[in-house]
Amino acid sequence: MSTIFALSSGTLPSAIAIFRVSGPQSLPVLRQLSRRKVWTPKMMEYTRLYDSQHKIIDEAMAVYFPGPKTFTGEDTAEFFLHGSQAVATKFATCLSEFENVREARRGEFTRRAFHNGKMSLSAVRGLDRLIRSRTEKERRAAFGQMRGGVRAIEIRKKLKEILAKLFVIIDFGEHVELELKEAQRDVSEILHEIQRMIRAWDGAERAHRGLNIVLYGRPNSGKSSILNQLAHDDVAIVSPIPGTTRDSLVTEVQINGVRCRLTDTAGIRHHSSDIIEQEGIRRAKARLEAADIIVVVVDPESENQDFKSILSDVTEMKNAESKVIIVKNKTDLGLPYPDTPRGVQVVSTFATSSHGCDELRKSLEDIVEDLCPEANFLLDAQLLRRCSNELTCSVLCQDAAIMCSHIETALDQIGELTEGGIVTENVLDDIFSRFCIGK
Ligand SMILES: Nc1nc2c(ncn2[C@@H]2O[C@H](COP(=O)(O)OP(=O)(O)OP(=O)(O)O)[C@@H](O)[C@H]2O)c(=O)[nH]1
Repeated sequence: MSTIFALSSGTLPSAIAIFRVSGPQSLPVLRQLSRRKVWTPKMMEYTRLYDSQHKIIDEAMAVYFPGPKTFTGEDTAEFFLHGSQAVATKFATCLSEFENVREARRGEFTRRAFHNGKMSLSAVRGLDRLIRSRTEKERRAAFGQMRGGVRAIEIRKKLKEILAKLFVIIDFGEHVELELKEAQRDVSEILHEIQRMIRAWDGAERAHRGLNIVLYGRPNSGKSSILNQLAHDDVAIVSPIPGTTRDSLVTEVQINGVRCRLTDTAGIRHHSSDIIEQEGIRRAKARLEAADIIVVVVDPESENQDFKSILSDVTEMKNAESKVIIVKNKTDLGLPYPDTPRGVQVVSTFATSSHGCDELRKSLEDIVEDLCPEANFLLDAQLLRRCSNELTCSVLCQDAAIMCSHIETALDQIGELTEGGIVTENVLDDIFSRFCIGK
């Protein structure tokens, strides 16, 4: 097994450059470079580092961690050098000169941790997420995923207990019907938890990709003014000339720690003869398909008929899970609005003065929370869905033996979540290639 090394800290120059070395050569490398025989495990110590010509490379701090209680499970050494490009290049060259020591590939440290049973696949995926997290929500979701593996182990244990009880019922059951009901109740509890986890996973996926919020409405209703209020910036041009926004304009805001792409679309007129305007309208409609939240802006000057056809665009184009809010803008004019449909959330604003915009922001926060709920435990929804189907079948069936067989299949799925199951090298390549070098 070769020993690997990498610069594990960020871009240079920086205050400190951290090199991580993992593998059987870690201690010999540390001894040779420092010209020191004795290294107390886990003790960070000051040392000079020398190249093979006995010339000094740098003054540094270094530490040795003996395996298997390390991140990779192998002997590991870490070097904290001055963070200049020249120092890092020289040090990397010196490390490469050792026999059986080479530069690590992307994610290779984590890959070794996985192969040495230090991390479950779910934890690896969580770590991948954590490294790439940009918002608070993404960071928390990543930890949820790392913890998810642990929760799966607990669920597995519970299911095994139920299975054991069922075997007893099959062999020695006296009040079979009653005992079966009890087992079904226990399975239902687990099933509910799994279904909550599936929703949480879907939400975390949404949070990870970011949400699309689309402002939609007739020209001059105040879409650009509302976008500017939500973005706290003059992103879009606001003017009294209808049709000012001719193409979709996207800006990014964070709502509840979720990155949201806020899109201002061209004002919708259903009888436009202007080719550019028609194209703008076509693009605006297309935006509805990918929207997670659609904010329909209506003002008192909107005709009832126009408003109805805007709402029917939304119903026709939106996907089943997207949410809709109607914003009655220009409340300052004190004029009546077209009728709004029942059951849809309505917020009133006076967008040129920011009046009502806090309320709109609060409504958006609630929707974002609903679409991306906070989750303590996250696990891959695909396997959870299969597991949930099996458990649903087991709850519905009246025969203890058939119930057992569904629970056993569910246990297999949970096993894949906890132990990684049959994971091909291709799958691993795909996961670890997303990691940075040095992780
Ligand atoms: N009185 C009043 N005027 C508003 C309000 N919101 C926006 N306006 C004005 O309405 C006009 C149109 O506003 P925009 O925000 O450009 O409207 P839009 O829907 O983006 O317009 P298009 O680009 O044509 O689609 C501008 O003159 C704004 O100053 C409001 O709440 N009250």
